[in-house]
Amino acid sequence: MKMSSGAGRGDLVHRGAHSQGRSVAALVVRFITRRFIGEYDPNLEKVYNFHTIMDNEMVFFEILDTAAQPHESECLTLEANIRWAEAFILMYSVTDKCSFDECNRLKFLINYNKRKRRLGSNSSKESLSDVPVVLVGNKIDQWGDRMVSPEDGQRRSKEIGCVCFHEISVREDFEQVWSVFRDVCHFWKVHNKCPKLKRSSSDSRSEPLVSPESSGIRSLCGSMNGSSTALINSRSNISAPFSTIGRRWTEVELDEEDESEEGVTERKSSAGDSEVSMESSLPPFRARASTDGHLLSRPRRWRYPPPSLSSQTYHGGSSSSSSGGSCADRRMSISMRGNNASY
Ligand SMILES: Nc1nc2c(ncn2[C@@H]2O[C@H](COP(=O)(O)OP(=O)(O)OP(=O)(O)O)[C@@H](O)[C@H]2O)c(=O)[nH]1
Repeated sequence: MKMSSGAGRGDLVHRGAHSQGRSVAALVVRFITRRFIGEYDPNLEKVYNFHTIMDNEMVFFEILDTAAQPHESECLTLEANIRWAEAFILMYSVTDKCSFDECNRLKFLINYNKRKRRLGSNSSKESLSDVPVVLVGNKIDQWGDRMVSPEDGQRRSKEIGCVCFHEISVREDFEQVWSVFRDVCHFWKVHNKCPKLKRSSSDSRSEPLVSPESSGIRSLCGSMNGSSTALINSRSNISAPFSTIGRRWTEVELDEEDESEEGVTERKSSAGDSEVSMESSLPPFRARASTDGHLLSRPRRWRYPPPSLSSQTYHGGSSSSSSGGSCADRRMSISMRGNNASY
């Protein structure tokens, strides 16, 4: 998801890992139309453009709901989508422990790709992972099947450095869905108003201009093949003692993994992007992201190779644009005029 306002621009990415049921799509459609629609085509990628009034300000949302990707292109596409976004919603199902654990890996990927951009733009380490990431546990209406407690969700939110945590039911409660997007918008604004956390100029220069009188959010909803994990959505239940539906916890970001720059050779290309040399013998990037709350040790020289390139040199910028181009062919843009603007 991406956002923009009079104060600047921001992106929010919703990524679903291993999605089949399109809970992410249900979340986005619920937010835009107020209606809950349960089933979606898992192979259809959509871009939702939507604007509404939040906290007395017009906000524009651009939400990308990505389709399931073939395994070999999954990681590359995901990284391109992460680079596109400026804010994220990680959604899991409280009835699915695997989806909950998957959020660790996705947050790691967000950190990695966002930090890489800042290194490429000569930013300081303080701007590491400065994009807002909101953790959301969904399906709390399925109270009998809950596998992840609210306390676990809150703890995980702190551990992986999310700005806040929600438990919601997309199916049962529109207000909870709204609250998630409102917080994303809020933290995106905070991020863009804080000089220390502001995006680098190189990050925003490729973004389209937005009216200074308005604010907008772009969100990207995606999925990855595998178990049913969603950055935006997953099954949840809430048991009777936990009357915490819609409860929100806000936390400051924890320190991110201090990934050393040692061993990574970067140099500016003519387009301003960095080139990263890599060693093909090193383990793939995803293998380092565990799902148990810990990050595995990082090889000193590594960069995930584009599967289509045999060269030992990867141009980050061109890789991103090429993968984005393939995605664009499959995207369908849906424009909806704020029919819930009266909220
Ligand atoms: N009971 C309940 N079901 C929901 C809710 N939100 C979505 N669903 C349903 O959950 C199903 C999707 O299941 P999931 O396995 O979570 O979907 P997913 O594979 O994570 O989907 P992605 O978003 O693409 O990752 C769909 O049939 C939705 O209608 C909710 O809040 N409560």
